[in-house]
Amino acid sequence: MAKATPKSDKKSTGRKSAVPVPPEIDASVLDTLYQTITARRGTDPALSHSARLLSRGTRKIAQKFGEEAVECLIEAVAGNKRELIGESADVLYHLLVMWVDAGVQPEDVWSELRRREAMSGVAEKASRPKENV
Ligand SMILES: N=c1c2ncn([C@@H]3O[C@H](COP(=O)(O)OP(=O)(O)OP(=O)(O)O)[C@@H](O)[C@H]3O)c2ncn1[C@@H]1O[C@H](COP(=O)(O)O)[C@@H](O)[C@H]1O
Repeated sequence: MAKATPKSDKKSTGRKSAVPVPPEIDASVLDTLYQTITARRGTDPALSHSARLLSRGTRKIAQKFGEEAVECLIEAVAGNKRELIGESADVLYHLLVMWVDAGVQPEDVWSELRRREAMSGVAEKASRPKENV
């Protein structure tokens, strides 16, 4: 994933820039969003979509995730890149709501991805226990 170069004034005087430095545009946005969704749990559903969704329970949360995933794959198959970006954001948001509901921490998933870095997808599949037929 391409990482935007953060604006920094470190090399110059060390003084703070008058220009506000935007948050980095990278995957850390997922950690921030996860924390926001977690903080919304139990708050007023009229003010927070996350609070409303979390109050509706696991089945509804899973259903919404599935719907967003389908909308995402439709845009991918249609070759609509711009729409795919928007639908991808919806999928990631609803995935994070599902993690919050299930008590899954982002670090748990990041660790699993790190563990897999050492192994190719082909080798990983070959290492799975064979199903009984
Ligand atoms: N990233 C998102 C985000 N992506 C999608 N959605 C919402 O997901 C909803 C999907 O629409 P749907 O009609 O499919 O869902 P629905 O209203 O539950 O519909 P029904 O199932 O009831 O028919 C829309 O209301 C979107 O606004 C999101 N809602 C919130 N966030 C972010 O989550 C954070 C917390 O938001 P709040 O919880 O609203 O404060 C903020 O940073 C938001 O930007």
